[in-house]
Amino acid sequence: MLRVEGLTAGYGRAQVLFGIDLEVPAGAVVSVMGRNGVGKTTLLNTVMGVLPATGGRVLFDGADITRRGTHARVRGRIGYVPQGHGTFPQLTVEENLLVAWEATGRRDPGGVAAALGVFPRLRELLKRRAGFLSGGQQQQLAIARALVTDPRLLVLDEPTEGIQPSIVAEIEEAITTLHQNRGLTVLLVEQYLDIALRLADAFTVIDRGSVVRQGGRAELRDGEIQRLLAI
Ligand SMILES: Nc1ncnc2c1ncn2[C@@H]1O[C@H](COP(=O)(O)OP(=O)(O)OP(=O)(O)O)[C@@H](O)[C@H]1O
Repeated sequence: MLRVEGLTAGYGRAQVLFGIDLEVPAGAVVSVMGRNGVGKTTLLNTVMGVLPATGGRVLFDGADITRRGTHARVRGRIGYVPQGHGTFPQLTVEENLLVAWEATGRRDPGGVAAALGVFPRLRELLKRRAGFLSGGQQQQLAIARALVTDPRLLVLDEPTEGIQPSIVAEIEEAITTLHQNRGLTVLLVEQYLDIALRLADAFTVIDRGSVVRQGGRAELRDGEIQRLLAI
């Protein structure tokens, strides 16, 4: 479904990605892993067009989307949950969802209800400002916002970062449900091996902007991978 070929990107003269190749097959959960600062967020931002690629290609269902803007990618049904969730703190939960829905340009309001179906607890919080939610609730809202756009591919940057363990379990469960029951394809950055082991079918380990290992879930148990992820 998503194919990344020889992708390069960076900030000004500082190159961060040095030719990343990555494949996310339809229906799979693929985890991008690696130590802090190796370029995981830069990769997702380039996949989403938040950051321009300086070389290489991003293909979605075979179409070259490398030069498309982020909105076009979202309308093309790639949902994005950026690191630190990216919700609007001054807006209520409901407004956050409606803003995302309006951006899709669709008229049917079904997307909001469907997103709330995945995180029913958000229903009680619809009138609360997002800035007053707990970290876990904000992350749930961020994922719900992406779901409003009815994505086929969901791109998640460290959805469990800095969240208390009980909520981590809820977020993991939601990702599993979306994948298993709704057939959503997922590309996620996940730094923790135990979470990736539970969620991912396949993984890519990045080190200093290059892919150093790729494989299936079983290979994640390899000591070499654990060494690559150790700080
Ligand atoms: N806006 C920016 N301007 C300049 N350099 C940046 C910017 N954002 C990130 N970098 C640099 O790019 C490199 C990769 O950062 P990136 O955030 O992609 O890594 P990461 O693997 O996602 O790390 P983390 O797990 O800490 O989020 C780092 O050296 C970082 O300092």
